[in-house]
Amino acid sequence: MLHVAAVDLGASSGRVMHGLFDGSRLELEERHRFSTCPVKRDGHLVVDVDTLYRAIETGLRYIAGVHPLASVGIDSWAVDFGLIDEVGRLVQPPRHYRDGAHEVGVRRAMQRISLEDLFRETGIQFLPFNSIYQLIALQQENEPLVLRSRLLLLLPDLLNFMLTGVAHAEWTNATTTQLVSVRTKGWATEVLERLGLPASLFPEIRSPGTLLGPARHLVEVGPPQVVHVASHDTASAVVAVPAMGQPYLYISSGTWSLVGTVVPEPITSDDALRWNFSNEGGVGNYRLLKNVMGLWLLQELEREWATSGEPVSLPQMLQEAQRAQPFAHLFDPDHPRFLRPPSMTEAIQQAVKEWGGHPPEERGEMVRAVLESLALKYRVVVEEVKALTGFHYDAVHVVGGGSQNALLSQWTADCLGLPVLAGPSEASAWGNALMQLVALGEISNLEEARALLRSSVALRAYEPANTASWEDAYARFRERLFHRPTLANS
Ligand SMILES: C[C@H](O)[C@H](O)[C@@H](O)C(=O)CO
Repeated sequence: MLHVAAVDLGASSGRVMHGLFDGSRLELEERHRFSTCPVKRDGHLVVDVDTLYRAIETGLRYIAGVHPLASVGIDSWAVDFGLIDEVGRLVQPPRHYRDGAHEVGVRRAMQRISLEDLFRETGIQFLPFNSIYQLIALQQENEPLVLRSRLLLLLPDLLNFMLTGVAHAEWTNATTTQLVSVRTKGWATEVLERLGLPASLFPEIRSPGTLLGPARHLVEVGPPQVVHVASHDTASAVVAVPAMGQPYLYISSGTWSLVGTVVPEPITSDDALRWNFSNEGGVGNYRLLKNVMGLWLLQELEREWATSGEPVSLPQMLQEAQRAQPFAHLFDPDHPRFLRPPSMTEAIQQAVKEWGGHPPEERGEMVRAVLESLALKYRVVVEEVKALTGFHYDAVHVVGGGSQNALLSQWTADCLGLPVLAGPSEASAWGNALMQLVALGEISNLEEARALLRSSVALRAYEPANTASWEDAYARFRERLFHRPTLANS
C-alpha cells in the first residue's frame, strides 16, 4: 500500500487527507481539519500562515506516525501571497483577498496598462483582488517593504518553502497572479516593467506533477517528498473532473463557482476579453473559466442568521427554499457589492430592488433567490463558453463541496437543459492526491488518473426537468443582466 497526504486549504477550512493507493484503487480519508478563516491584524484581513503551517504539520505527523508517508502535496485558493526577506522570513502576514486594500492597486495599474493589453498578455480575467493589484497596492502603501523583499510566494508555494526550504512557483497557481505571459509561459516581464514591479521577486515556475524535495522538518518520519501538485485548488478540482474524453464542462462549486471547460491553448479573443474570461494554467491544458460568486452568498447568510440567534441547517434552508415562490427575486450574484458586504441580507435585498423586484424577506425566499440566480448565471457563462470554443457539450460536471447541494444541482440541470453529474465533493483533494501518484510514477497520465477516480468514487446524476419555465426566467435574467455593473465593468 502506498500512502500520500493531500493538504487542501479551502476558504473556511483546511484538511489533511490520507490517500491509500493499492495499485488499482485510491481511497481518501480525512485525518485533520482546521480553520483557514482570515484574521484581523492592524486593520487588515490577513492569512495566519503560522497557524496553518502548524495545523498541516500536525495532520502530516498524525499520518506519518502510523504509515510510511511517501509524499505530500498542498493546494489552496489562488492569488494570495507572502513576501519573504533575504533570510527566508515573512516580511508581514499575507493579506487576504477579501481585504479591501487592493483597490488602490487597481486604480494605479489602470494608469499604466490597459485592461486589454493585460488580458492579451496574460489571458486572465479582471478580478480586483488578483495578485497583480494586491502587489501594486502593497508597493504604494509601503515601498521599502517590497524593496527589501527577496521573493513572492503564493500560499501553497510559501507552505512548501516552509516544509522544504525550496522556493518555486507552481504553474497553475502562478497564472492566477495575472503576471504570467500566455506567449512565453514565463513571468510577464514587460508587464512587470510597465508596472514598476521587481522581476527578481518571482521564482522559477515549475509544472504540476514534479518533485520539489524532502520535507526537512519531518525527517524523523521519513521524510516524505513534497510534490508540486496543481496547487491552485480549482486546478486540482479540474484534475478530478471524472469526464470520459473531451470536451467537457465543469462547475467547481464551493465558496466560488468556477464555471468553464479546458482548452489546449488560451483563448484571448475580443469576446473572451469582453466577457471577462480567464485562461488559467491547467495540467497540460488551460482552464477557460469564469468566477461566479458562488456559495459564499449562502454561507454569509447562514453566518448572519446564526449570529442573530437563528441558526439554520442546510437541509432546512433548502426545504424552505423549495416552498418559496419561483423566480420572484432574481439578481446578479456577481455584483461587486457581494465581495465583502457588511450585511449579505441587505446586499441581496438591495440588488433585487435594483432589478425591479420585491426584496426577499423570508429565509426561504432569500435562499431560493440565491440558488436560482446562481443557476441562471451559470447558464450565461456556459452560453459564452460554447460561443468561445464552438463546442457542443452534453453534460456538466459539478465538483467540490457544492456538488452536495442537491437543489442547486437539480436547478443547474433544469436551467442548462443538460444532465448534471455531481461529485466528487472533495475534488481538490482527489486531484491533489492523483497528481502525487503521477509525480511518483505510480500512474502515467491524467487519463489514467481519471479512470482511477471513476472506479473509486460514486457520482450522482440529475436529469433536466421543468425546462420551459427556466427558459423564460433565463430570458428575463439576461435582459436585466446586461444593463448592470459586474465585477468586470464596475
Ligand atoms: C480568489 C479565489 O480563491 C479564486 O479566484 C478561485 O479560483 C479559487 O481559488 C476558489 O477556491
